[in-house]
Amino acid sequence: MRVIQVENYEKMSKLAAKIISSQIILNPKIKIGLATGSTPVGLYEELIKLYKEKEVSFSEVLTFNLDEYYPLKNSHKSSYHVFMEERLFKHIDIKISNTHIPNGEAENPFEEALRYEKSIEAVGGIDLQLLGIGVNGHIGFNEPSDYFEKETHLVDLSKATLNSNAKYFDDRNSMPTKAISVGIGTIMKSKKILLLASGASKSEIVERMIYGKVSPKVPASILQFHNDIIVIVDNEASKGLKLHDKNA
Ligand SMILES: O=P(O)(O)OC[C@H]1O[C@](O)(CO)[C@@H](O)[C@@H]1O
Repeated sequence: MRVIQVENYEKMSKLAAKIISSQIILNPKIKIGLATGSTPVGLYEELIKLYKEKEVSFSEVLTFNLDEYYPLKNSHKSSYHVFMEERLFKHIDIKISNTHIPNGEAENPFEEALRYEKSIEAVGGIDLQLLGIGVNGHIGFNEPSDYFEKETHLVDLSKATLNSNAKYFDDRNSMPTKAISVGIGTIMKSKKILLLASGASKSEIVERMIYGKVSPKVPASILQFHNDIIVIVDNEASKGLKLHDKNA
């Protein structure tokens, strides 16, 4: 695991955009796993800038998002479909047919999870997986559990996640309590992983992810076993790591 510490959110976003765009330049048909939430917003803005400056083109890139709330209309303003369209896709030259997000309005979520998993398998898996991390250690929507879920599945969102993400919904009571998420096994099969963490609220979980015991109680801890992962943390999110260094 390579950990890069940068000063702030802006520097994290710029560095992540450089890494992703250089991977696209090396392999224009790259398959990228995308994340949502507040963490990658700045990165997507930087990628849009690089596209507008003609530094990178997304015309042949394939994307697979990690997750979507269930049940939720894809057109709902808090859906990850709308998030991706507004924050990235509509500003770049990606073909919408090359973008994939679990279908929050599928009739049968189990069939949808299977279909989504197969669509990732069909293209040979993910080359570069972008991740954020939840305050409870979730990656995608893989919540703390007694075991690691391998494939795309239906998740019961934890209280911690519902509390953190309630701000994205006008009415807490109408917020879905489930989601369809790519599994830990599928994430671990990605050839490269780039995880971003910013802000003081992430410092404790970042420390546990990097130095803690590998356990499904902290899903991100499994990333210690991935052989090609870069973690970019800003000063605030790396406070726990500094303490650890002093103790070492
Ligand atoms: O970036 P945030 O908003 O802190 O969310 C953390 C994680 O939780 C999710 O929103 C749930 O999948 C991820 O997309 C994100 O990486």
